[in-house]
Amino acid sequence: MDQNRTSSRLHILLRHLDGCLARAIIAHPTSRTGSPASFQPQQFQYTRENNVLSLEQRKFYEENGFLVIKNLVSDADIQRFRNESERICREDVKPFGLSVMRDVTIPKSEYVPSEKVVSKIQDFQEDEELFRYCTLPEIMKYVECFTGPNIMAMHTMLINKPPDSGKKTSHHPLHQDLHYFPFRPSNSIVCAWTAMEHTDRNNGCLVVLPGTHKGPLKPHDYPQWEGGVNIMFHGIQDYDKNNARVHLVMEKGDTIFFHPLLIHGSGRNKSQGFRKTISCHFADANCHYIDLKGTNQENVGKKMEELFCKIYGLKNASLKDMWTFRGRVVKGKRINL
Ligand SMILES: CCCCCCCCCC(=O)SCCNC(=O)CCNC(=O)[C@H](O)C(C)(C)COP(=O)(O)OP(=O)(O)OC[C@H]1O[C@@H](n2cnc3c(N)ncnc32)[C@H](O)[C@@H]1OP(=O)(O)O
Ligand SMILES: Nc1ncnc2c1ncn2[C@@H]1O[C@H](COP(=O)(O)OP(=O)(O)OP(=O)(O)O)[C@@H](O)[C@H]1O
Ligand SMILES: O=C(O)CCC(=O)C(=O)O
Ligand SMILES: [Fe+2]
Ligand SMILES: [Mg+2]
Repeated sequence: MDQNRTSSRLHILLRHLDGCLARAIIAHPTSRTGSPASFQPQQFQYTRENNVLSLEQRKFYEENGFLVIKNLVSDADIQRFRNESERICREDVKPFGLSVMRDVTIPKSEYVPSEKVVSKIQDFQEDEELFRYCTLPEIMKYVECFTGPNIMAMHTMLINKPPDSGKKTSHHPLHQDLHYFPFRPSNSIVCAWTAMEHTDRNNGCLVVLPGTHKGPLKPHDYPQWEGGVNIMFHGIQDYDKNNARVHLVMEKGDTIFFHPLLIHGSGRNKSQGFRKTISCHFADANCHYIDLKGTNQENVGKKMEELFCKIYGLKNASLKDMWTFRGRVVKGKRINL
């Protein structure tokens, strides 16, 4: 790992936590790039003009809130992510800031570092090998259609969805990722999620409710599941049961880009393998932090703040500190986030 960068990021974190840094962030309205409205008669609000998406692809995302690009990431790159994730699971390396989650059904007493007990690697922004994913030109090219040219990688995850133990805890309840994010506007945020192997209903593929990105951020809470629920796996209680549920069958390297309001989740992993996915949430660096007080995100914000303080042994870190620490610029310049 780059020692200079790590120490300078630690410095940034400490500066923030010290309260020395000015906390006022001015909310800039998102600037739309591209050609004048007369050139593009269609009204697009979820995508930007940059000659990457075809008209058909743009219309699809506007209408559905997601877009799948087949075979976008190479086998060679995926192999590298796989190798590095195995090193992390074995604790051969412990990248700064990274956390590892085990499934709620695995007691701590049975925890021995291995790929078999890790359900998720989170916040790999300081692991140069995994973070390469967020800087791949083929990923960034598409991301820019949603964020514009100043791009921040805000949240990174490598999901290692374990075979279900029989308690159904491998379900990921239906949710909107925006629930976890204290920044806006939502249309300037996008998730890239790449299948690291074939995924279908048998190993718990991604499930989406098309078009739900047009609705509001719904209240989330822990689902009432008998077998237990993983920490922070909040779900939406009152989604429209009539909304089509689409199971996305994907091959290794296929990548979905989706809107943070799109309702999605994943089913049980009924296979014997660990279903692997690498993902990142990107945002326009012009996005601004919002105050969660009085919103339906107030509780989750507090919980995340507490978790962050616990993990780093801090007393007064704010949610903004946490996201400032996580975020890393991948293109253009760092602005508000
Ligand atoms: C966050 C932004 C997300 C935005 C995008 C959408 C995300 C979608 C939903 C998510 O995945 S949210 C992210 C979930 N990740 C986290 O919340 C933070 C990363 N996780 C961690 O850092 C660790 O897994 C954690 C701090 C939760 C526990 O690590 P430890 O090494 O401290 O585990 P340990 O075995 O010592 O257990 C400490 C406590 O955590 C509990 N625990 C551990 N793993 C758990 C689990 N999987 N589910 C529920 N509880 C769990 C464990 O039972 C125990 O409870 P008690 O303190 O009451 O004894
Ligand atoms: N009855 C339900 N109530 C709420 N959410 C559900 C329900 N059934 C499934 N889901 C959610 O829908 C998504 C996809 O699950 P789905 O049931 O379609 O997958 P599955 O592969 O059929 O799994 P299983 O066979 O375990 O039901 C997940 O996010 C899951 O949590
Ligand atoms: O890959 C999955 O199972 C979905 C994970 C997900 O939606 C999330 O972590 O936010
Ligand atoms: Fe999600
Ligand atoms: Mg089902």
